Amino acid sequence: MATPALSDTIPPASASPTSSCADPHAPFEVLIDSSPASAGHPLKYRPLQPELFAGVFKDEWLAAPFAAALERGTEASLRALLHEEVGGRVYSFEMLRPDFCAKLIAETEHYEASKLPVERPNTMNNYGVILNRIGMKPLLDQLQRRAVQPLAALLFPTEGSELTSHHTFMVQYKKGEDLGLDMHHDDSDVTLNVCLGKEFTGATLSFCGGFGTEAHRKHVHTYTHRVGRAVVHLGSHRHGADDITSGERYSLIMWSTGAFRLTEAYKAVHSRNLHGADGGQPDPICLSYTHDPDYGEYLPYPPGKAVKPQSRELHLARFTDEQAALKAEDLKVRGTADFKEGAWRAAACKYACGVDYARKAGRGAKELLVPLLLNGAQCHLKLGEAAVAAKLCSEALEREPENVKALYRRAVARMQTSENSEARQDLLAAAKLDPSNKEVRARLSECRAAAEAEKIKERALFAAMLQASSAKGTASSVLAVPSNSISNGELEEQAQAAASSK
Ligand SMILES: O=C(O)CCC(=O)C(=O)O
Ligand SMILES: [Fe+2]
Repeated sequence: MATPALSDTIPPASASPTSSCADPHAPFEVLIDSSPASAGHPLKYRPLQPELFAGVFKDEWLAAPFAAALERGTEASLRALLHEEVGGRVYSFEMLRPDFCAKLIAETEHYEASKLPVERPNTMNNYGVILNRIGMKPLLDQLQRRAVQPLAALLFPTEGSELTSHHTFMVQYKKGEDLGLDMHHDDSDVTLNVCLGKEFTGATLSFCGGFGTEAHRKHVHTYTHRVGRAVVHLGSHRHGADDITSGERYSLIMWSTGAFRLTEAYKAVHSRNLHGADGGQPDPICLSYTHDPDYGEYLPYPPGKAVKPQSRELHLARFTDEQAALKAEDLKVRGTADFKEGAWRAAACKYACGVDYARKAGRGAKELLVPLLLNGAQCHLKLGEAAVAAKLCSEALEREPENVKALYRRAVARMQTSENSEARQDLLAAAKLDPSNKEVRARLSECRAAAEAEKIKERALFAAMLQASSAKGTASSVLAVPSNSISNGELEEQAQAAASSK
């Protein structure tokens, strides 16, 4: 079969050389499609390599066998170059010459150095640049038309027969910057990913299942990037960039879209929230902290990441009360296994997820809710997060005001934040409910000792304040304030004010 006819509907370039009809000796500049970065004002960029902006993708930039196969234009010649990474779904082949890869990297580095506005590829990348926006769209249109379209039509006839546009960008990973990219699927029908360099270790690309399929969180393959080599896959195929361990990796990514987007098949899958809707046991590598509402049920969230409450709600709504009760029970067991291994963060996440399910289950998981809250509190105490621990205990106490464990743990949390009088109240209440509880009694003496130490500190501060004030002759006015009406903080402030006004 000959390679299919190419679409003519690729939109025209958004950036164009400004020198084409002007002074031939003027420096070559391209207009940057800079919206919204420059509020619609056109910006000019003086490229390092003008040939990358002339809208002609030269054959000499392609790996020779690939250029020859495109020239022949037969299915057999293209297929002969492809390596099937995942049967019928992910393919790789030698695509670009390494010197051209280096050219592309050098141009984007030059662009970054120009200090013109840089638009990052998507919400998940903090580095890299959208190549379409810096004047390379004409070149990339040609690359799509000449190289990507024939492959897409051959490999993915349903999704890739008629590509009409693309979002093309460079991604960049390095220690101290983005290390990798969380599991996701692309906003594309067909994705091309070519490794450009430089030298690196790690930074593999892991593939799981297709979005909307039962197996979307089952690992199928981990691909190792090589400079000049491309990998092609459906945008809906879940994948993620594994962390780089040394060096720097750059890849050119082209997200192609086209007629498939308008089909009912596309809309049926992509209009629904299907993240995490697989029912089975996911492979940890396939979990996404950005997208999966049940991530915390399996792994601890990376620092600063958390589930969006709305997507968690949608996720919980999928379960009947009976199913939710079973989930709560299972998470309690798994959280306890983590706890026993000292994995406090993982355990805290599991207990918190268990609380969600127990709430959803209502009466069916009534006896689980308070233990889950208190186990979570214990994890946060271990993590030194006393305020969170106290909040969880308070929630437990709303349900069971006479729960000795809840009073005790809240007291421990409050002592950690120096709220000794509140802690004492909790401990006294606990001691009244369980007079023989040794832990409660021990903490009560600790609490008393802490209160005593506070008093001593308070007296010392007050004495210092008196000394400072009498030196200034204002002792009488300060003395008029009864000491028991001043909090420790206020005393400290007054002492400092008196000392600094010396
Ligand atoms: O870094 C890679 O190889 C993959 C990047 C990717 O999947 C993306 O940008 O959508
Ligand atoms: Fe991707």
